[in-house]
Amino acid sequence: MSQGNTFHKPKAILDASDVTVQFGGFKAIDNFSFSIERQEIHFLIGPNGAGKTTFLDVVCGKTASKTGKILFGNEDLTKKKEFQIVRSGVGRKFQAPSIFTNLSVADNLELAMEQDKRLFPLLKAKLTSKEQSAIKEMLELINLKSAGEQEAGTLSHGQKQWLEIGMVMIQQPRLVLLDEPIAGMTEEEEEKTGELLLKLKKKCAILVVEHNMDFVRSFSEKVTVMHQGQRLCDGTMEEIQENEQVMDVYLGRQRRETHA
Ligand SMILES: Nc1ncnc2c1ncn2[C@@H]1O[C@H](COP(=O)(O)OP(=O)(O)OP(=O)(O)O)[C@@H](O)[C@H]1O
Repeated sequence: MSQGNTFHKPKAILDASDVTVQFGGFKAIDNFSFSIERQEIHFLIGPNGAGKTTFLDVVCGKTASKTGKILFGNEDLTKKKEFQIVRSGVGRKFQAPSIFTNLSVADNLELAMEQDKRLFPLLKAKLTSKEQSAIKEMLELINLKSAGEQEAGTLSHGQKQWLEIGMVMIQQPRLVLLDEPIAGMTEEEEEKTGELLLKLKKKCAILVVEHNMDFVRSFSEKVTVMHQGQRLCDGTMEEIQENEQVMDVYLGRQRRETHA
């Protein structure tokens, strides 16, 4: 299906073109173009230092780009500040934990729902029934239905990651950025996370930076390979693992024999 460089551009929810990010004299991202559609899971893979996390940073406004545009609907995200980008509908789950370990799982979701976190203690008793059912639905979505009242600090590593995803999702983003979502998880948690991503896909677009190729392969979703800040190629995992350059810079030649 893929001809290599564009995926149904007309329906793209995010369309980044010619993005360059420079740190001193070093180009971490070099004229990179990328697009993602609504209700699509799109994996961004590539060797260490390829620029994947930097690209997520530039989409969410954490890092400034030197050139290029990142269109999200009609808005150019390169012109916006981090909080404006969140308000526009881009959610990001960082690798570093951001949950409040001494609060319950449900309270963490509630806190994430509030725009102004300083008001949390005042608002706590005043949840509308709509808000209450949003929290209930989210607990169910992230496999934590029976853990709502549990202290978040007592959750397993995988459950904490799902809670973090829930905290991003409860803000109803149109695009979610995930950096290595299954890092440190057990096999069972990995599998459940895969199922969770497929459920999230019905609600928004998901851009996932991932190193675990077996996990990426378990989806039949689009993959973009980055190398030295540039796009090397894109396609399905089946397609890109046959690409000579991808084998050379990332997957290695063994892959072809193992998965042919
Ligand atoms: N703030 C910074 N200042 C200087 N160089 C940086 C900065 N952030 C990233 N880099 C460099 O930019 C390059 C791209 O880094 P990035 O973290 O985006 O790569 P990555 O593809 O996410 O790698 P990994 O898979 O190892 O996480 C690397 O060479 C990195 O050292």
